[in-house]
Amino acid sequence: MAPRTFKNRVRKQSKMAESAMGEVVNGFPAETESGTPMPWFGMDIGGTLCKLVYFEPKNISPDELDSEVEILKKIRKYLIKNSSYGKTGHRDTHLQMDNVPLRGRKGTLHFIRFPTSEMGNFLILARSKGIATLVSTVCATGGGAYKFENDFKKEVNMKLAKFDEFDSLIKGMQYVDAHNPTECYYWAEPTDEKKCCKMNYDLSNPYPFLIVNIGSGVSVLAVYGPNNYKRVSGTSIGGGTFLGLCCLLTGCNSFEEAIELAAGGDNTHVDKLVRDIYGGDYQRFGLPGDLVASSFGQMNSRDRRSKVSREDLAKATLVTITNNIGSIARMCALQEKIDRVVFIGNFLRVNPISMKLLAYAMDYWSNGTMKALFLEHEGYFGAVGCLLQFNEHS
Ligand SMILES: Nc1ncnc2c1ncn2[C@@H]1O[C@H](COP(=O)(O)OP(=O)(O)OP(=O)(O)O)[C@@H](O)[C@H]1O
Ligand SMILES: CC(C)(CO)[C@@H](O)C(=O)NCCC(=O)O
Repeated sequence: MAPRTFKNRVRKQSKMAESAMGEVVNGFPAETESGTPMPWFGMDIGGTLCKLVYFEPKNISPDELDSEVEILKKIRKYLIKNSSYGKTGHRDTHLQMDNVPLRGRKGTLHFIRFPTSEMGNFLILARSKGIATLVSTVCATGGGAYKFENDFKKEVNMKLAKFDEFDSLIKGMQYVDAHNPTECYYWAEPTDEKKCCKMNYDLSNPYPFLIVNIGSGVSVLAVYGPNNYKRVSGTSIGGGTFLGLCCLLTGCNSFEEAIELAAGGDNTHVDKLVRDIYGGDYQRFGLPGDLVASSFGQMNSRDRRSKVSREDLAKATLVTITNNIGSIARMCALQEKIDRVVFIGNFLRVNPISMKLLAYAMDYWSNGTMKALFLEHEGYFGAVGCLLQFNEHS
């Protein structure tokens, strides 16, 4: 007989919980070889941010409550009661999705993020909550699912069920869009500050479309059907580049600060425009005078450098990175003969400047033939998608 240790008791409880509730009835995934599954978590561990999606089942019956492992109960309470965790963990309460179905249950999806650089502290916190005693498995995607696999095993006795980041991204997008009628939108009149507004877009018949995922780096995927896509391109000049350069140039210390600075700046003090070169438009090739001809092109002048503000530098950095991504997106869309481009990734978080720029650039340079689309849960699709795939994997 197994010794009566705490670990064995928890194991036994979780076994009892499973057999009492049954896989089909409650939708908990089957127990894996490694022990208890952490049933409702999906984690996307990226180069900058770790995204954690938690599904809270509705109407937990008294029997289920009784048989739920004490530690899981505590974790659930901790996550739901708080909207910030330590100094750097945040729950995006405005993105919460209520009454959505998952594996035969209805419940609430919660969206949590923290910097990947805090992974060590996250593991210490998870350990302090008793996770290591569960011998559990969690669904994970993103590069960190590979990079941190051994740390999860060593620090919290947790096995990672790994899923590909782009499979997860696409599955997550399809699921979230299907369950949130206002998920997809575009920017109408993106250059007119007064008239500009978000408009709902029906993405129920999406194929083919292009995904431009702007994370630390940028990946471009062409999606032809629910299980048919390819990664057509990518660039290392992405969200990480914006934040890195902005910190270097302005001394700012966070993404939020960088965006706030950019919102108060003027990139034309930093960039060289077509009119700085031509004195007006370059009519023959349709280049308007206010188009950026050379990003940061004024900064070779000592005099100009002495006059620019941190805000101007932040704005110029944002515009440079965004326009470059827009240009790559347009070329990919042209090459793949696709006219709808969905921009996602946390670079677009609290960042209407970039969204409007992308909306305008896609429309202008394609003569109105291409459309830039955006999704409310911009950075969370990988985490949702890997949570959805758990059954298939186990
Ligand atoms: N609070 C934040 N802290 C840091 N970066 C943020 C924050 N909010 C938005 N960002 C932006 O989002 C980017 C990261 O986006 P995202 O989480 O989609 O990518 P990732 O998964 O970390 O990267 P990759 O997919 O390349 O591994 C950052 O580079 C930054 O530009
Ligand atoms: C490495 C990944 C896929 C990690 O998500 C992403 O950061 C990326 O697509 N970077 C750009 C790599 C490239 O130059 O294609």
